[in-house]
Amino acid sequence: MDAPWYILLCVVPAVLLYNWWRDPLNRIPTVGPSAPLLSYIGAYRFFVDARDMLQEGYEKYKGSTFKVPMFDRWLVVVNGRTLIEELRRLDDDKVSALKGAEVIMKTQYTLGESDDQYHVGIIRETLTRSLVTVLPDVMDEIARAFDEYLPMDGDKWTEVDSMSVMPRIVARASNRVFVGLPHCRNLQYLDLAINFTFDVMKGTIILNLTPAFLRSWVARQFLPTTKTKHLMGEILSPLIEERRQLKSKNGDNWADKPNDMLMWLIDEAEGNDARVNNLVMKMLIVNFGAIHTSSNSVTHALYQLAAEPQYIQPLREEVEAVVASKGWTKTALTNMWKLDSFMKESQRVNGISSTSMTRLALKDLHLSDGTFIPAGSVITAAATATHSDDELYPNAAEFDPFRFSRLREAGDALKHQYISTSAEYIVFGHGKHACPGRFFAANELKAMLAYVVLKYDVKFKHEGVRPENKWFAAGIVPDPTARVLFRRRQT
Ligand code: HEM
Repeated sequence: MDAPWYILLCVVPAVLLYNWWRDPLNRIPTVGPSAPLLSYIGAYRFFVDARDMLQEGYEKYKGSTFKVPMFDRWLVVVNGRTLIEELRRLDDDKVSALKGAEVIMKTQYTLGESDDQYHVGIIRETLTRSLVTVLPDVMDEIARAFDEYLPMDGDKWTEVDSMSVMPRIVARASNRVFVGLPHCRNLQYLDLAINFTFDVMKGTIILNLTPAFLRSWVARQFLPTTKTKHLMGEILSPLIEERRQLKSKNGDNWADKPNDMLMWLIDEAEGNDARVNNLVMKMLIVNFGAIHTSSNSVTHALYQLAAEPQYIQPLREEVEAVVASKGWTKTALTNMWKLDSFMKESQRVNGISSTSMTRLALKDLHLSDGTFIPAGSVITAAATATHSDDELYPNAAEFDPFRFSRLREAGDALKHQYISTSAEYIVFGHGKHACPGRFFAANELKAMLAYVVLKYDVKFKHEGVRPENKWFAAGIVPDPTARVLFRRRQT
């Protein structure tokens, strides 16, 4: 071998080792190998076995900080009440939720996210404030969608592929308040809204394999999200134009003015955000945030119910009693404590992600456990491991559906609601950036589950066995191959 090759073979590892040794992240304990190149083995392990790695880190470094490798960076994981509260309290000039999503999911390309997150305020405030008025429509859509997508054959048990059906019901119910009738039943619109999440995921994988300098070009040429945006534009642009004309003719309020997300976005958007293309993108972004998060969550709960059908009766009794006195209203849903507890407990034991509160550090950070996190690092909180901790949840491994309603009856009525977040319950995140759609989601999903217990019996073919959840890196989904058996409720 020529001399330059020997030099290269010595210099490259030496530089890698020197940089690794100097990297401040090196001081944070690692789960898996941390040495240069070997960390790729750890990154592969994280992709296929995130559950064990995060659990190992949680147990070894309890109440402290550890890191796990991903293919392109380290993920710094905090755990324990004190550090999760510290992460929650960090101001937006120190850590960014938006930039965290950009780094992990390349959302600047896949979602075309702008810094103006005005839709977050609309979801948190306008949508939540409108729940009393919009929920009857959402419930009407849920009933129609169930009847349409789950046609029952007499009293026979029918196999249902919940992972395909639930997104359709959620998409219809949610879009009844996002865009209204008739679009919320338009099949092409629904397909685009549902599949957009898969487009984003495909785009994320493609862009994570693309060198940074080529990403913008690759995004324009190859990302499926570009085509979806175009097709969604063909459906929504005429509607946006029509509503704008009505608005300029009639002023800000006119009889029959739609009370939905699209109208709220049109009313609020300014400057660049008001361009039709950007409004279309915002509608896709809202659907992205809403559909699969909600449909996976309700499917988790449905699997729990089908595996343990003995819980159908107490839920039925509660739903029937409350609806008899309050009707199908928001107040009724608020009064269904057992149902609320069932959903919250299902999210605790299943969840849709094993991490939560992901942020990009914009400045160097010093945590109270002595950890130094350099600017540019991605920080997250261990969600599944926190939710599985026996010290926080006695018999944490057990699905105890009325765990939270008992706690509420014992005195803490607000703290243990499905929508309440805390350092011990981070299914919806925690703090300023906690999911703004959770008030809507909780009502919608409870209405769906209430409809199921009132109208159907459910079980699995292998009675009492809940199919194992599937993990994709940090993401958790209900088993897509499982089939729930439904039959019309036997009175
Ligand atoms: C059961 C269903 C849902 C779950 C489990 C869920 C979960 C989450 C989580 C974990 C976060 C990140 C919180 C953090 O970083 O601290 C989040 C953020 C967000 N969610 Fe949800 N979500 C759900 C439904 C919805 C719905 C229905 C909408 C829209 C109507 C929505 C819109 C958003 C938005 C816009 C954000 C970003 C908030 C921000 O950056 O300030 N989500 N959600």
